[in-house]
Amino acid sequence: MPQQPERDEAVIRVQGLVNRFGDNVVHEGLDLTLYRGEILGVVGGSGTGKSVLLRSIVGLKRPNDGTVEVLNQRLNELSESQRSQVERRFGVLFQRGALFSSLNLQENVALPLIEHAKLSREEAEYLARIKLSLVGLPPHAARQFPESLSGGMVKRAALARALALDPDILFLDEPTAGLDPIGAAAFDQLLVTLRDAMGFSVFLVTHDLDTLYAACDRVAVLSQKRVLVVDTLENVAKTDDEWVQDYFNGPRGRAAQRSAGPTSAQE
Ligand SMILES: Nc1ncnc2c1ncn2[C@@H]1O[C@H](COP(=O)(O)OP(=O)(O)OP(=O)(O)O)[C@@H](O)[C@H]1O
Repeated sequence: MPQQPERDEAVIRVQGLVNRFGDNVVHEGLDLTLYRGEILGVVGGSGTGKSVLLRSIVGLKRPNDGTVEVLNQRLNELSESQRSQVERRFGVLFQRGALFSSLNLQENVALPLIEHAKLSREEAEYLARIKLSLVGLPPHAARQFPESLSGGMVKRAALARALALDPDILFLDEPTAGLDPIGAAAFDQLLVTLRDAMGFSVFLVTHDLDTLYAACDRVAVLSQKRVLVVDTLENVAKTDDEWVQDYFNGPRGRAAQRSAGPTSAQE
């Protein structure tokens, strides 16, 4: 199981967040904090607003009300150039955030380095090869194109691209969706290893119970337009709520607890 990080410094602080699409109120006074160095899993039923929350934090959706403070700055109070300075410190891996199919892996990973860090192509591709090896891809993968790779290798390459600019905060939306259980478990392990080595913080939207057990320090449950509970997995699983009980203590939840071993919640 992952280590508990220090809880002294907030890297994201969401307060009183309101998001609406017409009459559809998705968030109404949502509060959530991500601390430096932690991996926070965000779960909830379908349509509870996990992706909208992620998009509000990274600046892709302007909230209707409330504040989003990232790395001590309120994003909606910044000028365009100040915002892009903050956004450079994010790494984002969307569920369908495919790589560019016309570029090989090293070109894909080099792209943010050329665009944002103003490196030459040669320097950027050199650093890209280092990032690709960091996520466990063999050297020859650098010149391969996404279509020739397995789903697990593509996810690793997308992670390498998200890590290209050495982000402070990594945002992941369903990173293990579509992977087989072995590939998903390897991805979870890789995430923890890289977090331990590089010290970034992770905001991770997932449905994958195994990921929660293997990688997350805390879990936030979205329900009724808010964060219903945010705590360690062990405490969240004890929450008196129908969805939480079905999810964590139903058959799939129990299987995930068993495969996580004796240090997991409920043991
Ligand atoms: N661009 C949009 N325009 C209108 N409604 C939207 C938009 N994006 C999201 N919504 C609505 O906001 C609500 C929350 O969507 P969101 O995708 O955040 O849910 P989720 O918790 O991530 O769901 P899932 O687990 O199914 O991916 C849904 O009712 C959705 O229809």
